[in-house]
Amino acid sequence: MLKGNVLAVTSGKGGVGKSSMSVNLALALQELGKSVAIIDLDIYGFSIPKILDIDYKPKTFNGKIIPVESHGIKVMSMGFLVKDNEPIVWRGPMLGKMIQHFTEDVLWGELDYFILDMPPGTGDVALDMHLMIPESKEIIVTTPHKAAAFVAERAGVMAIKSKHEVIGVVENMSYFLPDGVQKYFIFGSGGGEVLADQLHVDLLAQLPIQEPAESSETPAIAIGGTPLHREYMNLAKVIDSKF
Ligand SMILES: Nc1ncnc2c1ncn2[C@@H]1O[C@H](COP(=O)(O)OP(=O)(O)OP(=O)(O)O)[C@@H](O)[C@H]1O
Repeated sequence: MLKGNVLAVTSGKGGVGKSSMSVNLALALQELGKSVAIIDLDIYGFSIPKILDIDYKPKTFNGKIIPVESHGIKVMSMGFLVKDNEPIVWRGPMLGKMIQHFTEDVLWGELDYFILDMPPGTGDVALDMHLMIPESKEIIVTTPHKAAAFVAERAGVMAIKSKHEVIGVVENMSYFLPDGVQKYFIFGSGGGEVLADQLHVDLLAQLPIQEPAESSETPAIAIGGTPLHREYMNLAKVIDSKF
């Protein structure tokens, strides 16, 4: 269905940075010369259009959707289909149809990477994605607190049970690095390592906390030259080597 490598950014836990990671990873892969799309499968809680500051809708051609392009990344999101910020009030079967719509009715073309920004948890979308996109590989995102890893693990177990390869764990918001030297582990430590051990995969990266660049239209995007940007570039190289 999708012509390219598919990487799902998942977690059993919400708010750990899946959407920010999907965008920053897409940009980092692009910096490596790869062509990349993001499919925002967080149907109820879409945030990719906001992170990329996209405020226009996709056009159509012969009944198919032309993906929106921002920062050189092709994007499809539920956010393009709703009016203003209206909530999505749907039951499970509708969610599966939307995954099908986003994968089959969009003119993606052939790309190096499709990044799937998954909703938190192991609900309908995760279940449908595993059934409909069997070729997808996954990274599991957690924060450093061990309690977060405990919740995040469920997404990893779901992936393994449905025979999807878990490439590894990424620990986000691992430390604060105000002067570029001294690390402050303000959200605890060890969660990523514990989770990687439990899933028998590698801990691929530990990403620092970055203060949002409030002056920017896209404050969640890592600025070039910062420790967060460097970590994303390393992560992109590691992920690229796993496909
Ligand atoms: N490394 C980081 N440093 C600082 N803030 C971060 C970092 N990563 C993510 N955030 C912030 O944390 C918040 C949650 O991030 P994000 O929306 O990406 O998480 P999510 O896992 O996709 O959430 P949800 O489960 O609701 O889909 C956002 O405000 C984001 O800007």
